[in-house]
Amino acid sequence: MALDLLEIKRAVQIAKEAVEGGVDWIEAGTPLIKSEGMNSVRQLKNAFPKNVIVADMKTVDTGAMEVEMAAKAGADVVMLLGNADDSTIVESIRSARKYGVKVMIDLISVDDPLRRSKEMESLGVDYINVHTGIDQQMMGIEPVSILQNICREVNVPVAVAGGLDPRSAARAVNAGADIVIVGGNIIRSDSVTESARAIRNSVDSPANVTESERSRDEEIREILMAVSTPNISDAMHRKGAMNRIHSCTEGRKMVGTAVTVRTMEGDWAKTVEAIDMAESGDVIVIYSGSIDTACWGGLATMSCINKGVAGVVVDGAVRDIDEIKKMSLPVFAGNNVPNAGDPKGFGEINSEIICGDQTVCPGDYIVGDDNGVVVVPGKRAYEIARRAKEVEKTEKRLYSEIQKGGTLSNILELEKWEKHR
Ligand SMILES: O=C(CO)[C@H](O)[C@H](O)COP(=O)(O)O
Repeated sequence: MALDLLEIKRAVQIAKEAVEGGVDWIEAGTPLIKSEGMNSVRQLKNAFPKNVIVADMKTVDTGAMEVEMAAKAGADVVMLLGNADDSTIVESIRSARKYGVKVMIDLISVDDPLRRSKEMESLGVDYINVHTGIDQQMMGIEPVSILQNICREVNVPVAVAGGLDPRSAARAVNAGADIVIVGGNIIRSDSVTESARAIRNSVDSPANVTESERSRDEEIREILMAVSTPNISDAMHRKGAMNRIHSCTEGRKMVGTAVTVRTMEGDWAKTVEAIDMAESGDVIVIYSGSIDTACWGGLATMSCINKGVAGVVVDGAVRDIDEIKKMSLPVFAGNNVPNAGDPKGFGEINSEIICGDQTVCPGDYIVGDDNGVVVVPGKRAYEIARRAKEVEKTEKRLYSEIQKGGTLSNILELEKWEKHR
């Protein structure tokens, strides 16, 4: 298990819970080492003298010195980057032999992982780690697909890391992995022990794990449905939230791809025509130009339900809110009023619009809940969904730590990390 955290106290606690769930190797992740130094490795070894401690140094130069530091702090395995020069790898191995530790090579961002694995084996490394980094995972890159060839071609034990969950961990073992390294799916879980156990079971009995095929769009929708709009906004560096738009149908979650409408004050023709252009799973996003005259109401809402539309967002006003609340469609708007305009026919459907001060293009993912509405650009939807999931996991873990009696600032050692102290 990889402890990619900033605080050593939390790392030790999480490691304890994970060991209970069956984890046997404990990795001081690079963020932990950067935040707490070699002391993090020392404290992990003190707390877990019987477990193998991996120091994920991600070394690219001065290998002998970094191996020595990690070894003297109590590491059993020291991780170097495969992109390091051969001279660094060779010196690191010499140092590792001197101090009685093993060297693992991380293939993250290596151009030709198979060729480099063979080179590493011939230089004498102890382990190879087929790894896709956390940022790469968010772009849809995963480690298991290249694993099988490497396991077939080299004789040193092969580890695998990169966003593994119980399913992909089982796939990795079936592909020949000897060591499975898991970070986020254990350490950010609200139940670390159970998550560790689920991984342990998959690793021990990979044949029992079933797979289901999903399209990228299905995967994006599933993740966006599971996370909150604040999670998504955090994942977008606090961007994406619509201003002034609120839920008119409290408790209803909405995820879908945008069909955009721009209309004019007092005109509801294009808003209603868009329903016929929309497909199942779309969200109709409307800029209406007025918060005093409704361009949307109960009849349009019912029509949407018949078409399988996922929801409606109106930068403007809606009416018939009492009827709308009785139906199942999530509706978000800036205002509720009794009066509507007429179907005049101005405006356009499926052009780029501004809604709630956010640019919305047809096909962007629109997510709404009781916090409001966020726009997720279509081209970055998978990455943002994955990052939002990571935000959600971190928050879940923090909720469980606060529940046990902590406070947010002492758990995160907030003062230490303030930008302007
Ligand atoms: O080395 C790392 C990041 O560079 C991580 O420790 C490794 O990727 C495992 O964590 P996760 O399962 O969250 O990907």
